[in-house]
Amino acid sequence: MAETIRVLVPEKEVDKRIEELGKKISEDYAGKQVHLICVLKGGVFFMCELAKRITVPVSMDFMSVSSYGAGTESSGIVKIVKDLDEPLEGKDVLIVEDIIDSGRTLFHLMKILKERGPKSMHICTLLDKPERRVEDVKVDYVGFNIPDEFVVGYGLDYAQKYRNLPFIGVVEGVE
Ligand SMILES: O=P(O)(O)OC[C@H]1O[C@H](OP(=O)(O)OP(=O)(O)O)[C@H](O)[C@@H]1O
Ligand code: HPA
Ligand SMILES: [Mg+2]
Repeated sequence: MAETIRVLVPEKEVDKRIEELGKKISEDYAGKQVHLICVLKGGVFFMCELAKRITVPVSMDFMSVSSYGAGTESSGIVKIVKDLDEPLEGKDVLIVEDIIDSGRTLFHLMKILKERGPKSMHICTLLDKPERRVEDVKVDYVGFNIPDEFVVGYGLDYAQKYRNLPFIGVVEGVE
C-alpha cells in the first residue's frame, strides 16, 4: 500500500485553536514579557503561529535536543545539540513543543532549564498523547489531545518528511 496521509485535525481547526491559546496566554501573562523557547525542529511552525497571536511582549529563543540510549528505545536522556542563546534568569519562560508523547524529552529538558533560574516556567504543546506517557510532566497549555497514532504535519515529521503540512495528519500505508 502506498504511503498516504489521513487528515486528523484540519488546518482551520488548528488555526482556531492556536488563536484561542494565544488569547489565553496573553491573558495569563498580562503585564509581563513571555520568553518563548522553541524545541527544534518540531516546535518551530507552532511557535511562529502562536507568537503572532500573543499580545503581550514576546521574546524568543531556540534549542535543539536529542535523546540517546544504548538500544533502539530512547533512554530519554536529553543531550543539548544547540543551546539557547540567552540566559533564563528572572524570565517568564514558556516552552513550546509540537507534541508530548512519552514525556521524556520535556521531563529532562525541564530539569536542565529550571536550574538556570527562570522566574517561572510553563509548557505549551500543540498536541498531547496522554495514553503514551512514561514520564509525568505537567502541561499548562494543550492544543489537542490525540489518540495513540503517529502524526505528522505542523512541524511533525515521519523520516524528516511532512513537517510542512498545514494540518495534522496520520501516516498510513507504512509498517
Ligand atoms: O514526549 P517524547 O516521547 O519525548 O516525544 C516528543 C518529542 O519528540 C519529537 O521530537 P524529535 O526528538 O523527534 O525531534 P524533532 O522535533 O526534530 O522532530 C517531538 O518534537 C518532541 O520534541
Ligand atoms: O506522533 C509523532 N509524530 C512525529 N514525531 C513524534 N515524536 C513523538 N511522537 C511523534
Ligand atoms: Mg521535537
